[in-house]
Amino acid sequence: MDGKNLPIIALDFPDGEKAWDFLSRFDGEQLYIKVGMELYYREGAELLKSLKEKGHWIFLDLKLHDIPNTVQRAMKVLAGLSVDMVNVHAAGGTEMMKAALYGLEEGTKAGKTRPTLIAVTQLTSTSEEQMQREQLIDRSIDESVLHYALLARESGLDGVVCSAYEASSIAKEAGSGFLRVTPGIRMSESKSDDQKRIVTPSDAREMGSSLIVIGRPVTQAADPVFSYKKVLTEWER
Ligand SMILES: O=C(O)c1cc(=O)[nH]c(=O)n1[C@@H]1O[C@H](COP(=O)(O)O)[C@@H](O)[C@H]1O
Repeated sequence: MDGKNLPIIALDFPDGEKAWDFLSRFDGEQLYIKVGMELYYREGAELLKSLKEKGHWIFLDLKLHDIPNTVQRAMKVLAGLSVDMVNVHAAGGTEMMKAALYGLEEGTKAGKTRPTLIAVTQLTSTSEEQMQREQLIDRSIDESVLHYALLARESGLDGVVCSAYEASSIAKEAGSGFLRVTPGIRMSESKSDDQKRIVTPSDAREMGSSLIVIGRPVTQAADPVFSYKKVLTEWER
């Protein structure tokens, strides 16, 4: 399997020591890793550099959401961190998403590949009822996610973060090359935690997700390597 199609492990740990302790169990295997706010705010760019030196692929998940100028300038900086994928919130709007892409292109050095840029639509921890009540969106969650996906597509982004429930309609409307990155992955026996729209790895594949992101069912497992291999086998099958 191409490294860029591997299940993405959300490395949600409070510090580098715990993150490296987890990774040491994988015996030099190259992984696709998501570094989120918790770990990045603690360890910064040095950690990303070390992960790259070990040959891992990196999704830097900072979910930028600010005025276009700020996002553009921040993306220009992130482009210099040698990561493979970054993200923004689609709720920031098309002007912000275009600015993000522009900043990322500006910051990508000649001869280097621009990191993939995706937009979060509705968080997988959001239910339809909560979205309607708190965001005052009087539509189904599928419609809201698809709408954000089409805005992201129009802004030139490479894909979106969505649950598997919306993946096939996005592929149909935005094209199969437009990425559908799906967190909220659970094995049938694991608890859902704070996630609302969850599926198993094989369901995600059958429902049209292009990539999956999984955290706690692997990172908190008694045997993380065994749990990861189970996810990998289900995803690849
Ligand atoms: O952008 C993300 O990665 C993300 C978007 C989303 O809608 N839902 C979501 O869970 N995530 C991230 O995916 C990971 C899921 O972790 P687990 O719920 O532990 O599997 C977390 O690091 C979240 O920050």
